[in-house]
Amino acid sequence: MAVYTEVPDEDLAAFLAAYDVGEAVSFKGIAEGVENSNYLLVTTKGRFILTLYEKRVERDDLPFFLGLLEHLSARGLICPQPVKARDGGVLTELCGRPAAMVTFLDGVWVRRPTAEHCAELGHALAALHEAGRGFPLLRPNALSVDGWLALAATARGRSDAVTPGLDALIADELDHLTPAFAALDLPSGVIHADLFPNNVFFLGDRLSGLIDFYFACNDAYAYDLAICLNAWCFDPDGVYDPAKGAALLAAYHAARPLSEAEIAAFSTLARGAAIRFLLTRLVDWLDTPPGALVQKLDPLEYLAKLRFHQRATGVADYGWRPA
Ligand SMILES: Nc1ncnc2c1ncn2[C@@H]1O[C@H](COP(=O)(O)OP(=O)(O)O)[C@@H](O)[C@H]1O
Ligand SMILES: N[C@@H](CCOP(=O)(O)O)C(=O)O
Repeated sequence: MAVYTEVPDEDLAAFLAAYDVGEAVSFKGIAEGVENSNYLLVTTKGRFILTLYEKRVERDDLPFFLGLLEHLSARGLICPQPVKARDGGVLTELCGRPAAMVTFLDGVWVRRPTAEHCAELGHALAALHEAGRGFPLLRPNALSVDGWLALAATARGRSDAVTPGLDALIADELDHLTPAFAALDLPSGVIHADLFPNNVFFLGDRLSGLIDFYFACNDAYAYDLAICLNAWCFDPDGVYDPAKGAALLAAYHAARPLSEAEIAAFSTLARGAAIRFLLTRLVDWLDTPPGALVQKLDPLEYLAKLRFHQRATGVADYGWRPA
């Protein structure tokens, strides 16, 4: 459960007084997510998500995240919208943390995505990339190569306790990826950068909305697609499912055609996407205190994905042949 900061009743009342959202009817911590403290707030006027920003979210990045939600909503993407306080602001402070309220989206996330869900995702990801065009703020990806190197330094000397040889494997992979990523010159813009199944809502079989834009940044569009492939197209036992991968890639390509350079770089991007989540999970695994009220995610899931991509030679290995 990710509720790092408890909100006392009197703080909630003072917070709500600044908004025109009615009286609180219920207020409950949400037992999902790992990054921030999230509460479901039901008022006499509607349902909202109240988020207190914690560990990896920098206060200075919040105008990017919240402004992006407004930009995307205005262009027809279904995502939460920041709720304005009476003074017009969307960002405030609560219990010593930066905090904001966004609209509640209906839908549920799918625990076992099928190829059809992956196709829906491919369309939605391309739509997100198109809708992000023209967003005036910039946020470089803090979890690209320099961020990976910093995380690896934090874990160095400790990761072999998770599995023998992990320290050396990470060092070798970063030696490979650092020049490979520096050489990339791919179409870029606003990416979500964490579009895992828990951040994509469905109503029935239809995708109904996207949430959790708190890793969004400017980076290569195809890198975002590689993050999705890692998160959606491996079975729970860690085996890659080419039908899901092909459905995702084909649906994305139909909506935003991938260039030859993006296709050629795909396995490199997928390796980068794998080491990124391997490293954040590894550092969380090593540094989360015992008893913390948060579910620790398995770094070794991403080690297996990385090994799969290290063997790939082209998109055909992902089950897809562009027409
Ligand atoms: N706008 C929203 N509408 C409905 N539910 C939401 C919304 N935002 C978050 N949630 C719920 O809160 C959970 C955690 O949110 P998330 O943004 O993924 O947290 P974190 O960034 O801490 O990982 C989601 O899985 C979902 O159940
Ligand atoms: N998707 C990341 C963890 C971040 O989780 P979220 O709840 O913010 O989506 C991972 O799986 O490592």
